Amino acid sequence: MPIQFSSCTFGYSRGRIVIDDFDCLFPSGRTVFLGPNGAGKSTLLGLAASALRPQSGSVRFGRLSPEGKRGRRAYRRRVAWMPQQLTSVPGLTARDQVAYVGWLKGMSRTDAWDQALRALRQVELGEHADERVDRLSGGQQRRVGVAQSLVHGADLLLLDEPTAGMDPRQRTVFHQVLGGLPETVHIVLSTHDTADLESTYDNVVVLLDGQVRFLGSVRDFLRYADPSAASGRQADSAYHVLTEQGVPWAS
Ligand SMILES: Nc1ncnc2c1ncn2[C@@H]1O[C@H](COP(=O)(O)OP(=O)(O)OP(=O)(O)O)[C@@H](O)[C@H]1O
Repeated sequence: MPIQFSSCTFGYSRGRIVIDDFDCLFPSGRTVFLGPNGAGKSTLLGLAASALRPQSGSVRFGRLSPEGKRGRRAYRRRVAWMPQQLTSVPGLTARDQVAYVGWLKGMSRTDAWDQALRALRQVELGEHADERVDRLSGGQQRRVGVAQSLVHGADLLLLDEPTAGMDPRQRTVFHQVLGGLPETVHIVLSTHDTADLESTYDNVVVLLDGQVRFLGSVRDFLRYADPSAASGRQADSAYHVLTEQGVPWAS
């Protein structure tokens, strides 16, 4: 069930196009989405989530298209999106907020309430379930965001820098949560953190100036690393070679 962008064009304001005639088939499985600040990763994730609408072209997830009211509702039930900027509803507890997202995604109130606690426990926030989100730390709020994307059993998780601000233990927990999801759940996760690439992801997409600079398996990505790169630094090195040295990508 890959994501397909077809001739997508998008700009936040008239006259300034960020994504121009973009064609790309994001692979199935677990994909890490890399690229420098401003490359367009959040914009593409927002388009894939149907939170943004292309000015022309289309986005599909498998057979699903977010066109029309019914199409969008069905699409959003299958697709979870964790944006970079999380908004919390003032006064809501973590459990209220996660359950609310579940309900918006079509779950019954009871299901949403039960599954909210399960999702919060997955990210080790069970003990904070009844605390107000706006009183949690920044890293804990990111984990509430992760719980929101896990609550309704989506087939596709679009996660925009989910580990930003998490402490090392919580990053490990987060990777374990991803690792524990069924293989039928597809993930596209944008990050600037290239640690754990091999153990966590199947594929890498590198974006540069709104264009795909690399798309392929983690193993093929690591082939771009400088042979002299220290062990554990290969992913950093491959990223550097692809984004800064202009080495051509043989797709
Ligand atoms: N809400 C917005 N209004 C206007 N321009 C925006 C908005 N959001 C992003 N942009 C512009 O769109 C371009 C792509 O930004 P985007 O956030 O998609 O990049 P990114 O790759 O996710 O960057 P980062 O790694 O910093 O999160 C940038 O030039 C940015 O200034």
